[in-house]
Amino acid sequence: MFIEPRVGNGRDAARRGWIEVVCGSMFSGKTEELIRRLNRAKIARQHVEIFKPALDTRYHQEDVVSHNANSIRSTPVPVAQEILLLAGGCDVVGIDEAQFFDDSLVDVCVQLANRGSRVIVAGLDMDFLGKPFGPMPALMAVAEYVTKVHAVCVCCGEIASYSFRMAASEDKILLGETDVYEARCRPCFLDGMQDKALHETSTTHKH
Ligand SMILES: Nc1ncnc2c1ncn2[C@@H]1O[C@H](COP(=O)(O)OP(=O)(O)O)[C@@H](O)[C@H]1O
Ligand SMILES: Cc1cn([C@H]2C[C@H](O)[C@@H](COP(=O)(O)O)O2)c(=O)[nH]c1=O
Ligand SMILES: [Zn+2]
Repeated sequence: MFIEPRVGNGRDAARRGWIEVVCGSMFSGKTEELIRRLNRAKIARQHVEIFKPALDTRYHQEDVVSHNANSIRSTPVPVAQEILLLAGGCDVVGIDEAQFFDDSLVDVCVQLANRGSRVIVAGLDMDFLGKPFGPMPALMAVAEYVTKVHAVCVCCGEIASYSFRMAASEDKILLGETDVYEARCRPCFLDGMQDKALHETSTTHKH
Protein backbone atom coordinates (compact mmCIF):
# COMPACT_ATOMS: atom_id res chain seq x y z
CA MET A 1 0.00 0.00 0.00
CA PHE A 2 2.88 2.32 0.78
CA ILE A 3 6.48 1.89 -0.36
CA GLU A 4 8.81 3.18 2.31
CA PRO A 5 12.06 4.78 1.23
CA ARG A 6 14.85 3.94 3.69
CA VAL A 7 15.64 6.33 6.50
CA GLY A 8 19.34 7.05 6.09
CA ASN A 9 21.88 6.79 8.88
CA GLY A 10 24.54 8.69 6.99
CA ARG A 11 25.85 12.23 7.42
CA ASP A 12 22.83 13.77 5.73
CA ALA A 13 20.27 11.69 7.67
CA ALA A 14 18.86 14.89 9.18
CA ARG A 15 17.89 15.99 5.67
CA ARG A 16 15.70 12.94 5.17
CA GLY A 17 12.73 13.45 7.48
CA TRP A 18 9.17 13.60 6.23
CA ILE A 19 5.53 13.36 7.36
CA GLU A 20 2.96 10.73 6.37
CA VAL A 21 -0.73 11.04 7.33
CA VAL A 22 -3.14 8.09 7.38
CA CYS A 23 -6.71 9.36 7.74
CA GLY A 24 -10.30 8.23 7.32
CA SER A 25 -13.43 7.35 9.28
CA MET A 26 -13.65 4.97 12.21
CA PHE A 27 -13.10 1.29 11.25
CA SER A 28 -11.32 2.30 8.02
CA GLY A 29 -8.06 0.56 8.97
CA LYS A 30 -5.98 3.59 10.06
CA THR A 31 -4.49 1.82 13.08
CA GLU A 32 -3.88 -1.38 11.11
CA GLU A 33 -2.02 0.61 8.46
CA LEU A 34 -0.04 2.53 11.08
CA ILE A 35 0.96 -0.73 12.81
CA ARG A 36 1.89 -2.29 9.44
CA ARG A 37 4.23 0.59 8.54
CA LEU A 38 5.80 0.66 12.01
CA ASN A 39 6.38 -3.10 12.08
CA ARG A 40 8.15 -2.91 8.71
CA ALA A 41 10.40 -0.16 10.07
CA LYS A 42 11.16 -2.35 13.09
CA ILE A 43 12.06 -5.26 10.79
CA ALA A 44 14.49 -2.85 9.07
CA ARG A 45 16.03 -2.34 12.56
CA GLN A 46 15.08 1.30 12.68
CA HIS A 47 14.57 3.05 15.99
CA VAL A 48 10.77 3.36 16.28
CA GLU A 49 8.71 5.12 18.98
CA ILE A 50 4.91 5.29 19.09
CA PHE A 51 2.73 7.79 20.91
CA LYS A 52 -0.97 8.21 21.56
CA PRO A 53 -3.00 10.77 23.53
CA ALA A 54 -3.32 9.73 27.18
CA LEU A 55 -7.10 10.22 27.04
CA ASP A 56 -7.52 7.29 24.62
CA THR A 57 -7.88 4.42 27.07
CA ARG A 58 -10.48 2.48 25.06
CA TYR A 59 -8.76 -0.86 24.51
CA HIS A 60 -5.56 -0.54 26.52
CA GLN A 61 -3.83 1.99 28.77
CA GLU A 62 -0.57 1.86 26.79
CA ASP A 63 -0.84 -0.21 23.63
CA VAL A 64 -2.19 1.09 20.33
CA VAL A 65 -4.85 -1.52 19.46
CA SER A 66 -6.83 -1.86 16.21
CA HIS A 67 -10.48 -2.95 16.01
CA ASN A 68 -9.33 -6.39 14.88
CA ALA A 69 -6.99 -6.70 17.89
CA ASN A 70 -3.59 -5.99 16.29
CA SER A 71 -1.47 -4.11 18.77
CA ILE A 72 1.86 -2.37 19.29
CA ARG A 73 3.43 -0.92 22.44
CA SER A 74 3.09 2.87 22.73
CA THR A 75 3.68 5.73 25.13
CA PRO A 76 0.57 7.71 26.14
CA VAL A 77 1.27 11.46 26.38
CA PRO A 78 -1.00 14.18 27.81
CA VAL A 79 0.11 16.91 25.35
CA ALA A 80 1.77 16.95 21.92
CA GLN A 81 4.88 18.84 23.13
CA GLU A 82 5.88 15.84 25.23
CA ILE A 83 6.48 13.84 22.03
CA LEU A 84 9.32 16.22 21.12
CA LEU A 85 11.06 15.48 24.42
CA LEU A 86 10.60 11.71 24.16
CA ALA A 87 11.25 11.10 20.45
CA GLY A 88 14.75 12.52 20.16
CA GLY A 89 16.96 10.53 17.78
CA CYS A 90 14.19 8.24 16.47
CA ASP A 91 14.26 7.08 12.87
CA VAL A 92 10.49 6.66 12.86
CA VAL A 93 7.85 8.29 15.08
CA GLY A 94 4.29 6.89 15.00
CA ILE A 95 1.34 8.84 16.40
CA ASP A 96 -2.19 7.37 16.67
CA GLU A 97 -5.53 9.11 17.39
CA ALA A 98 -3.92 12.40 16.32
CA GLN A 99 -7.31 14.15 16.19
CA PHE A 100 -7.33 14.29 20.01
CA PHE A 101 -4.11 16.30 20.25
CA ASP A 102 -3.95 20.09 20.44
CA ASP A 103 -2.94 22.17 17.40
CA SER A 104 0.70 22.24 18.51
CA LEU A 105 0.96 18.67 17.16
CA VAL A 106 1.47 20.18 13.70
CA ASP A 107 4.58 22.06 14.77
CA VAL A 108 5.82 19.03 16.74
CA CYS A 109 5.58 16.84 13.61
CA VAL A 110 7.29 19.48 11.45
CA GLN A 111 10.15 19.78 13.96
CA LEU A 112 10.59 15.99 14.14
CA ALA A 113 10.66 15.73 10.34
CA ASN A 114 13.07 18.67 10.10
CA ARG A 115 15.37 16.83 12.52
CA GLY A 116 15.37 13.81 10.20
CA SER A 117 12.62 11.53 11.54
CA ARG A 118 10.00 9.82 9.42
CA VAL A 119 6.73 10.80 11.15
CA ILE A 120 3.62 8.65 10.57
CA VAL A 121 0.41 10.15 11.94
CA ALA A 122 -2.96 8.37 11.98
CA GLY A 123 -6.24 10.02 12.90
CA LEU A 124 -9.88 10.74 12.13
CA ASP A 125 -10.19 13.37 9.42
CA MET A 126 -13.81 14.15 10.41
CA ASP A 127 -15.81 14.18 13.62
CA PHE A 128 -19.34 12.82 14.15
CA LEU A 129 -20.79 15.93 12.46
CA GLY A 130 -18.65 15.44 9.35
CA LYS A 131 -16.45 18.43 10.26
CA PRO A 132 -12.61 18.44 10.09
CA PHE A 133 -11.22 17.10 13.37
CA GLY A 134 -8.60 18.95 15.48
CA PRO A 135 -5.10 19.25 13.96
CA MET A 136 -5.81 16.73 11.15
CA PRO A 137 -6.50 19.17 8.27
CA ALA A 138 -3.33 21.16 9.03
CA LEU A 139 -1.31 17.94 9.29
CA MET A 140 -2.60 16.85 5.90
CA ALA A 141 -1.45 20.19 4.49
CA VAL A 142 2.14 19.91 5.76
CA ALA A 143 2.55 16.16 5.08
CA GLU A 144 4.53 14.84 2.11
CA TYR A 145 2.21 11.81 1.85
CA VAL A 146 -1.50 11.54 2.69
CA THR A 147 -3.35 8.22 2.54
CA LYS A 148 -7.13 8.21 2.97
CA VAL A 149 -8.47 4.78 3.89
CA HIS A 150 -12.14 3.74 3.86
CA ALA A 151 -14.41 1.52 5.91
CA VAL A 152 -17.48 -0.37 4.66
CA CYS A 153 -20.86 1.32 5.15
CA VAL A 154 -22.80 -0.83 7.63
CA CYS A 155 -26.11 0.26 6.03
CA CYS A 156 -25.49 -0.41 2.33
CA GLY A 157 -22.00 -1.91 1.83
CA GLU A 158 -20.57 1.05 -0.13
CA ILE A 159 -17.25 2.60 0.89
CA ALA A 160 -17.66 4.68 4.06
CA SER A 161 -15.99 8.02 4.84
CA TYR A 162 -18.13 9.08 7.80
CA SER A 163 -18.37 8.06 11.45
CA PHE A 164 -22.06 8.17 12.39
CA ARG A 165 -22.70 8.61 16.12
CA MET A 166 -25.72 6.70 17.40
CA ALA A 167 -25.68 8.29 20.87
CA ALA A 168 -27.39 11.64 21.51
CA SER A 169 -24.26 13.31 23.00
CA GLU A 170 -23.08 16.48 21.24
CA ASP A 171 -19.66 16.41 22.94
CA LYS A 172 -16.83 16.52 20.43
CA ILE A 173 -15.00 13.80 22.35
CA LEU A 174 -16.94 10.64 23.12
CA LEU A 175 -14.83 7.48 23.17
CA GLY A 176 -16.54 4.40 21.78
CA GLU A 177 -16.70 1.49 19.40
CA THR A 178 -19.50 -0.21 17.47
CA ASP A 179 -21.68 0.44 20.52
CA VAL A 180 -21.67 4.18 19.72
CA TYR A 181 -20.45 4.61 16.12
CA GLU A 182 -21.16 3.21 12.66
CA ALA A 183 -19.09 3.59 9.50
CA ARG A 184 -21.37 5.08 6.85
CA CYS A 185 -21.20 6.33 3.27
CA ARG A 186 -22.30 9.90 2.49
CA PRO A 187 -26.00 9.19 1.66
CA CYS A 188 -26.45 6.87 4.67
CA PHE A 189 -24.67 9.40 6.94
CA LEU A 190 -26.99 12.19 5.72
CA ASP A 191 -30.06 9.95 6.23
CA GLY A 192 -28.93 9.24 9.79
CA MET A 193 -28.34 12.92 10.56
CA GLN A 194 -31.80 13.77 9.21
CA ASP A 195 -33.45 11.05 11.31
CA LYS A 196 -31.63 12.35 14.38
CA ALA A 197 -32.79 15.92 13.72
CA LEU A 198 -36.41 14.76 13.24
CA HIS A 199 -36.24 12.70 16.42
CA GLU A 200 -34.87 15.72 18.31
CA THR A 201 -37.65 18.03 17.04
CA SER A 202 -40.36 15.52 17.95
CA THR A 203 -38.99 14.96 21.47
CA THR A 204 -38.57 18.75 22.05
CA HIS A 205 -42.19 19.35 21.00
CA LYS A 206 -43.42 16.69 23.44
CA HIS A 207 -41.88 18.57 26.43
N1 LIG B 1 -17.67 -1.13 8.94
C1 LIG B 1 -16.43 -1.63 8.89
N2 LIG B 1 -15.70 -1.47 7.79
C2 LIG B 1 -14.46 -2.00 7.72
N3 LIG B 1 -13.85 -2.65 8.73
C3 LIG B 1 -14.53 -2.82 9.88
C4 LIG B 1 -15.86 -2.33 10.02
N4 LIG B 1 -16.28 -2.64 11.26
C5 LIG B 1 -15.28 -3.29 11.88
N5 LIG B 1 -14.20 -3.40 11.05
C6 LIG B 1 -12.91 -3.99 11.45
O1 LIG B 1 -12.05 -2.91 11.76
C7 LIG B 1 -10.73 -3.20 11.28
C8 LIG B 1 -9.94 -1.90 11.14
O2 LIG B 1 -9.64 -1.48 12.45
P1 LIG B 1 -8.70 -0.24 12.74
O3 LIG B 1 -7.41 -0.37 11.99
O4 LIG B 1 -8.60 -0.14 14.24
O5 LIG B 1 -9.54 0.97 12.15
P2 LIG B 1 -9.48 2.52 12.53
O6 LIG B 1 -8.19 2.78 13.27
O7 LIG B 1 -9.54 3.24 11.22
O8 LIG B 1 -10.70 2.77 13.38
C9 LIG B 1 -11.01 -3.94 9.98
O9 LIG B 1 -9.92 -4.75 9.58
C10 LIG B 1 -12.22 -4.79 10.35
O10 LIG B 1 -11.78 -5.99 10.95
C1 LIG C 1 -16.25 10.45 15.22
C2 LIG C 1 -15.76 10.68 16.60
C3 LIG C 1 -15.05 9.68 17.27
N1 LIG C 1 -14.61 9.88 18.52
C4 LIG C 1 -13.85 8.83 19.21
C5 LIG C 1 -14.41 7.44 19.14
C6 LIG C 1 -13.20 6.56 19.24
O1 LIG C 1 -12.92 6.40 20.62
C7 LIG C 1 -12.09 7.41 18.56
C8 LIG C 1 -11.80 7.01 17.14
O2 LIG C 1 -11.15 5.78 17.10
P1 LIG C 1 -10.78 5.01 15.74
O3 LIG C 1 -9.45 4.39 16.07
O4 LIG C 1 -10.69 6.00 14.63
O5 LIG C 1 -11.85 3.99 15.51
O6 LIG C 1 -12.58 8.74 18.55
C9 LIG C 1 -14.84 11.09 19.17
O7 LIG C 1 -14.42 11.29 20.32
N2 LIG C 1 -15.54 12.07 18.54
C10 LIG C 1 -16.01 11.92 17.27
O8 LIG C 1 -16.65 12.87 16.72
ZN1 LIG D 1 -24.32 3.54 2.85
